[in-house]
Amino acid sequence: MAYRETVELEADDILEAALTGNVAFLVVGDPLSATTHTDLIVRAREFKSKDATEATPVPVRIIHNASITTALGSSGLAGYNFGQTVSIPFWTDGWRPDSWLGRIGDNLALGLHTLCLSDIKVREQSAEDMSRGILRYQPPRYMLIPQLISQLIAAAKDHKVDYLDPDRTLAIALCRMGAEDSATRRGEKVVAGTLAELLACTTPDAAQQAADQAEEDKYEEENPLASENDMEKLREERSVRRAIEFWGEPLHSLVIVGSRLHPIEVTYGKALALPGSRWEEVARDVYGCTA
Ligand SMILES: C[S@@+](CC[C@H](N)C(=O)[O-])C[C@H]1O[C@@H](n2cnc3c(N)ncnc32)[C@H](O)[C@@H]1O
Repeated sequence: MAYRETVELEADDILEAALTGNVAFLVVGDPLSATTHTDLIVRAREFKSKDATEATPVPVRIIHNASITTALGSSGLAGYNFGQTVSIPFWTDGWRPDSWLGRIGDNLALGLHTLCLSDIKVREQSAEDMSRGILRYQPPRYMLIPQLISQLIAAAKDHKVDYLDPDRTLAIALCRMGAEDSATRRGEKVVAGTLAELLACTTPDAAQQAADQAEEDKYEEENPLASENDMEKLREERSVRRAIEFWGEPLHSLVIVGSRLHPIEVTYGKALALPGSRWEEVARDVYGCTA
């Protein structure tokens, strides 16, 4: 398995091996879509072997693959009408990057849809471990639909922008695209609705909130030394569990619908919409498009 460090720090070893044999660099999706690996290709072209005095370019063949950037067609929205893609990074207590918000605004101003990709954290170290020089990796984390939507809404509120109103913005969740149902894992799931409706799919109701509180009380009773960090971890594990129950395992993406909507797209989206969704009403009243 080539981890990010392998590609970033040990690319020369990959290229050295490719000088004398066939080396395949396998990626998720398409090698040149969303995460582009052009850097490796440039290095291959300019490669100078350890003992060589001159560059000995390594030939590269690119084999394109299905990608989230084409699977988004399952939303029913025309690929022509998408603007800039954005990646939504995990926020922490002290770091809430949101430069993507302006790019969503630019797309919406032109009536264009936005593909929002979600953050993936694999083999990440905690700041604490790094400062102590301990090489230990955190468990992998994948941003799921509820957190992605919550961050969109929070950033829009922080910056007081006039777009991404949860009740007036249509969106389509694209989860596990291309995956088939199996005995242990749900296959792809495509769901349309307003941001508020999609978020509500995993928001606990009053009975669930009471059960959550009871679970926390019991945990504290059984673990009297539990810190606020432990409680946060418990809550996060629970929301991840809930998100996976509804949306399925990662990977998840979200499309924010722009105003360049065609009546056929509204009809297509209606078939993907949650039961009782205001999809058609919002398409008509806010987006000005009737099926
Ligand atoms: C950094 S991008 C890499 C994209 C990849 N090169 C491709 O062409 O699909 C990774 C993000 O793409 C999205 N993604 C990739 N595959 C997906 C899938 N099968 N279903 C839903 N989203 C997917 C997720 O948002 C994921 O976090």
